[in-house]
Amino acid sequence: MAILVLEDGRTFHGETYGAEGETYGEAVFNTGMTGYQETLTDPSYHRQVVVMTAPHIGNTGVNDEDQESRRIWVAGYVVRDPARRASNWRSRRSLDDELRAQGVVGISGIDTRALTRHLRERGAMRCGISTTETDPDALLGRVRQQPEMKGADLAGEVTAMQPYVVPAIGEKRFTVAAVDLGIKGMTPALMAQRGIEVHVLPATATIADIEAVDPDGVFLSNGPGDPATADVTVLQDVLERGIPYFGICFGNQLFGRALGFGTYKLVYGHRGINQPVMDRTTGKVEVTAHNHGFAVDAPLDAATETPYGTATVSHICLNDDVVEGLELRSADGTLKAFSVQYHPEAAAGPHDAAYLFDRFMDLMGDNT
Ligand SMILES: NC(=O)CC[C@H](N)C(=O)O
Repeated sequence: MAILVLEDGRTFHGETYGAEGETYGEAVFNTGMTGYQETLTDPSYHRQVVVMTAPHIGNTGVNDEDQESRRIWVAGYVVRDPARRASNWRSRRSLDDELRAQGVVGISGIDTRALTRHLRERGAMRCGISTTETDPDALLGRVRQQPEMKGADLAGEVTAMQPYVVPAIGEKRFTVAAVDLGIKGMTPALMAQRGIEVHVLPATATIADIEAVDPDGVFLSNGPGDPATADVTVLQDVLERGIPYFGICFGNQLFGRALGFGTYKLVYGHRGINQPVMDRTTGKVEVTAHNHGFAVDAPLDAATETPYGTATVSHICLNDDVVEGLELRSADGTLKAFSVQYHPEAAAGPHDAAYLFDRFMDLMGDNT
């Protein structure tokens, strides 16, 4: 037996799934039909309780290849109908066992459609899951004492403490300093495939740490928490020096803030693997993977002059016109820096946006 209580008091009764105990986090929903292992191990989900809208979860078990980081980060996991047995040639253990082994409290057997509709209407909100508490009011009291996602500074809790290098595959073309704010493993992997030697640096990296690797480009990763809490002076130093810059998700929000834009919290966010985005620089529409609860507040149809160049919104989400990408050009129109709010590393997700890694190569001076 387990209960899930939302901060507005709505309560769901279900079964224990994963570890026993009690957990709290921001309740958010993910609409991906596949890729639960990548979702669970995405550090951007730190402090979030993830509700899967796909009703049947765990079918392919857990393998040793698809994790995006060293552990599961979600604070809690909500599914409707867990697979009774895992079946896949790569599967090593069941998802239930993996959640239990990593101490992740979950709940199954609840109406995830009703829960998702509630979150769509009322917005992402704090929640608690408990396998030990039987009184929803008592749990509700504790839920309301938890910190909100707005104002949460979390990158320091997920970043690598020590720098490390992901070597280029084949001939080395470029060196990139990648600041780990909660980086997913597929990002350096896709860079390495293109001949980039990736120096992954802790979130606390200074401009001196970045310059010490003599990078051809700088990258800021995805990551958990409210972008309004992060310090953007290091990124502003990067832009001032004219070092080519590429950012993903949190790295897009920080790029926005470095350029002088604000960020705000979306009502329920974008989390899934089939979100339509238009690249306004080419007019092409791509189907993309998302995981963001905040967004950049920038004018959609006007260029903005910044101390570093002219900034424009390069990508928008076709569902709701949310800013999905930014670019910075010099007075002669040359691209200097860019970022996207979504996930070209596509783990999980479609590969439509992989061209952005090639765009980064071009930005660093690739002429092939
Ligand atoms: N995946 C991410 O980088 C998420 C960025 C930020 N934490 C948000 O929720 O919007």
